[in-house]
Amino acid sequence: MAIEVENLQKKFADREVLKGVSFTVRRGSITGFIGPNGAGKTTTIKILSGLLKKDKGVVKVFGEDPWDNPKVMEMISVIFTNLIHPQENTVGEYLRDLGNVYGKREIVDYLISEFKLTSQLNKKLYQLSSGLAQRVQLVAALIKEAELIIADEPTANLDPSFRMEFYEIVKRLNRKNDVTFFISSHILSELEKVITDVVFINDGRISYTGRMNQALSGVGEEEIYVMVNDSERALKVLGGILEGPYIKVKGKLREIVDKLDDSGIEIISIRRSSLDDAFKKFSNI
Ligand SMILES: Nc1ncnc2c1ncn2[C@@H]1O[C@H](COP(=O)(O)OP(=O)(O)OP(=O)(O)O)[C@@H](O)[C@H]1O
Repeated sequence: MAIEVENLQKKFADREVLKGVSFTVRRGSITGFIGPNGAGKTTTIKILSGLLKKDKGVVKVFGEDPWDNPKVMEMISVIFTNLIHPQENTVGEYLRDLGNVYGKREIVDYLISEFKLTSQLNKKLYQLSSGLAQRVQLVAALIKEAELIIADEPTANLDPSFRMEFYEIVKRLNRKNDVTFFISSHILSELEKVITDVVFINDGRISYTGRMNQALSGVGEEEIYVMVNDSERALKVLGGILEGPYIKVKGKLREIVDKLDDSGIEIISIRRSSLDDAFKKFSNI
């Protein structure tokens, strides 16, 4: 396992924020960490990153507690929404220094151009907009070639094209280099395209943990989104409502496909209930 957490507890003053959190993250997985605002995601991630001390419980990252064994952090990169320590270094100095430390100079130049940072190299880190700072952190994490990347809302400040780029890189690193990811994000529509596993946290407790498919199949009567060659007729056959190019309808996938087939309506694309529905279920919304 890349991460093992057992009965993790944390209080701030008298406020219990983590109330006995238990979950694991498989090596080689891309695990989404999902929950409403204030559920305890950032607190958990800070403890996993050795930045915050737990009160009680067991926390293991590659078998070691990151608070007691900071050396384990050499195998890990952590990405937060904002740079934690604004620095006087320029973007170029910072990234090239990292490249030298990790012996990865070629990758540095490739990533700088991939993330379109070439024109930003002379800016100081503290001068960066939050979107740019996030891109620099991503590149820094990728230079380190960590075995595990823990990311707290890594795409929150990125525009859609860089968000897509980020998730493409996540998929590539996961498949080719076997990098494990533990990613919290509120942009579920993007997360659901890449994650293999999911951990839902709600009010300091884990409400679901398991494979992505199982999380989606447990949402009760499914919401199906179907795009067809004749929406008007399909609406008459299926009921449901039009949402953009899709018809959204509740029911069983097999029955919906059969009904459309019987009426000679061609299916262009069909998808099942999204992570949003699972989020609502596991957050008691
Ligand atoms: N240093 C702190 N001192 C006191 N309370 C804190 C501290 N850090 C976090 N909290 C509280 O702990 C709770 C959990 O916060 P946390 O940031 O872990 O949630 P989150 O799930 O990451 O939320 P979000 O999705 O909004 O980022 C919140 O109510 C927050 O106000």
